[in-house]
Formats: sequence, structure tokens, C-alpha cells
Amino acid sequence: MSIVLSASRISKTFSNELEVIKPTSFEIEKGKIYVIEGKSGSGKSTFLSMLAGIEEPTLGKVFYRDRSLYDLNDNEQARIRGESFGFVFQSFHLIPELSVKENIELPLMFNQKDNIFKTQYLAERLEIEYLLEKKPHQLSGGEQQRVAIARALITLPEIIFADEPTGNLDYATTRKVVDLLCQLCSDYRLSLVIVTHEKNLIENPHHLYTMQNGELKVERTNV
Ligand SMILES: Nc1ncnc2c1ncn2[C@@H]1O[C@H](COP(=O)(O)OP(=O)(O)OP(=O)(O)O)[C@@H](O)[C@H]1O
Repeated sequence: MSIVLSASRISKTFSNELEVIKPTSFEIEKGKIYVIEGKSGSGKSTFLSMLAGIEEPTLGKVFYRDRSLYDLNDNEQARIRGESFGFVFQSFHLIPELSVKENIELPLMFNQKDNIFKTQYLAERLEIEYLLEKKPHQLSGGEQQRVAIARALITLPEIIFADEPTGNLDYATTRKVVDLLCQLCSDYRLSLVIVTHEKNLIENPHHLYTMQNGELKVERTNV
């Protein structure tokens, strides 16, 4: 079993002193898909952000390949986030002034790895090759999210973190985006962690959890 990232009893308390995430341990294995379902405000985004090197836990540690993520200096943390993690958000976060191609290739500016995807290949896999010269505002929501997925994958990261990636999409588009994302992760043995309020977003993830009031519960394991 190859563990890429592990969290050891991480918890989060904001300044209002409410413990938003109770102490939780978690492991991400290479090539596996993790879904965390939960209602709005249950703590999903906070938990994902702690795993992804964005939000430091109040207590506990996150290890990326045996390196304690938040004990590294800012440059080292940024390098891991830039090269080994990919991010997909509900609201796409594309830069309006840049073309689709430039948006997809943006993470390469901060990347020193050689082993990366070719833009053209990802664009074909995600069925957006005819959009490369367009600007984000000329695209539908589903197209924009497929661009955001290409951008998340371009550095060939080890883990994709997705926060409500289909929250703005209709049912048919959601299915298409999720299926493409899962297929790419499976083909390249990337790990995928998705948080969502949608039940059954992915039919058969390897691990399904629910988040309730900051407590993570195992719902189903299928490995
Ligand atoms: N920076 C912050 N300061 C104080 N409280 C916060 C902060 N960020 C989040 N919270 C609180 O933590 C709780 C969990 O928020 P979080 O965004 O993680 O939930 P969520 O399950 O992702 O919700 P949603 O699905 O609506 O995004 C909420 O009660 C929220 O108000």
C-alpha cells in the first residue's frame, strides 16, 4: 500500500473557539478516490484545505511523503502544492484575461518537474481542444470546469483536491465532468479527494465518508 499523504489527528478551531473539525486522522493512498459528503457548514472545505496545505490545522500534523507539510518553509510548501497537488473548485477560478490554453498552462510557470502532461493531450481527453484560443467567458460552465480540470492536471500531480467541483453544473454536465476526472485519475493512478454535498456524486469511490459537525465518519470502503 502506497500512502501519499497522511493526517494525524488534525483539528481546527477558529478564533471564535468553536472546534470546526474534531481530531481526525486520514490517509490518502496512491490511485484511490475519496469522497467526503456532508451538509453545508459541516466542515468539508476546512478539512480539505488542511489536507491540501492551504489551511494549517490548529492541532495535529499533515505528512506528504513523510515530510510534515506545515513544518516546511513557505517555498517548500508552495513547491509541493504547485507540483504534487492539483486543485479544482466550484467556481472554476479561471483568469478572464487569459486564453483557455494560457489558463491551463499557468501552473507550469511555478513548476520545475519534467514529467508533465502536454496541453494538447489533456485538451483532447477533456474534449476542449476546440476551445484553446477562446477566453473563459465564452465557455459554458461545464466547459470552464473541464478547463479547470486540465489546469489541475497539467503538472501531473499526485493528488487532486476538488471542492464541490460540480456545484455550478446541471446533472448531465456533472456526470460528464466527474466521469472524465475519474477516468483520468484512474489511467494515471492519481489520488482524488472530492468534497461535496451531493449524494452519490461518484457511484463507487474507493472510500466514502460523511462529515457531520466536524466529525468524519466512514460510510463505505470499496478497495
Ligand atoms: N475563517 C473562518 N473563521 C471562522 N469560522 C470559519 C472560517 N472558515 C469556516 N468557518 C466555519 O467553519 C464551519 C465549517 O465551514 P466549511 O466551509 O468547512 O463547511 P463546508 O461543509 O465546506 O460548507 P459548504 O458546503 O457550505 O462550503 C462553518 O461553521 C464556518 O462558518
